[in-house]
Amino acid sequence: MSGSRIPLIAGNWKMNLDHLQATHLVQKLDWVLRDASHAYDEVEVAVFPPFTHLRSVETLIQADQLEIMLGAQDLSQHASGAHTGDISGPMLAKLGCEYVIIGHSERREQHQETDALVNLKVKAALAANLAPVICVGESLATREAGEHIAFVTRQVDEALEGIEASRLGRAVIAYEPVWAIGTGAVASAEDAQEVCAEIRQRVAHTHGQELADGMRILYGGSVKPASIAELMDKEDVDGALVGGASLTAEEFAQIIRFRSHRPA
Ligand SMILES: O=C(CO)COP(=O)(O)O
Repeated sequence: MSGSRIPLIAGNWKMNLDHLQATHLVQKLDWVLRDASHAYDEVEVAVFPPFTHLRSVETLIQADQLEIMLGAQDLSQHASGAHTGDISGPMLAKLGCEYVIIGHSERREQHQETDALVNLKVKAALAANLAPVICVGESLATREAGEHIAFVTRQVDEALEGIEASRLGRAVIAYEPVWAIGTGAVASAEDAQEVCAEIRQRVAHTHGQELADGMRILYGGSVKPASIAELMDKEDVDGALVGGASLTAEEFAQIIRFRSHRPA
């Protein structure tokens, strides 16, 4: 984490909770954070509920003036039309979403999403004024072959292909090694730093140093309260994309409050 970038702690709820549980979780998260006098301008908080809960969570955020940002877990590459079952960027923007996750490894694996599709979705997000949270990350086999840097930087290149730096000011990249997601096997802080630094260098090379210096690069994969402080100590890790641990208010709040529980 560098002083010039505001850390982002983002909770990807994946396909969990019903809409009542979702509103309850957001309320509870706000209570816990308020109790701890959390400064939202020092650490930004975002939640990514399933599509069906976005409206309920957004109403709660509006009504209670919560400083929690809202995002969706995916979007269509199209703005509208005959695409049964899909959800467009303009629909998400209208619901108050600021962010949208693109290219999560679960979508790449379970829905055969390619780098070319990820690129189209990034363009669709930007066209709808949503900040893309672009996920990249290698499999265990790729890491064991020592090819993780080449693999991840190629994913970044393809996601950002043909997009001007001036449009990417709010874009976020999340480094989520596939072998660390949902496995309990969090990457070491050194491994996370290595790849996040390489991603930043790559963005500097393709889109300029200014964009790269301001861009937030998150780590994701089995982040827990016990691992967050060490990760956040690293220069190029600007936050976390949290799955399982974002489903309980107390645990997620502890991750958000990483500054208060640094190991001695
Ligand atoms: O995929 C993730 C966030 O997008 C990480 O999930 P876990 O934190 O459950 O490993």
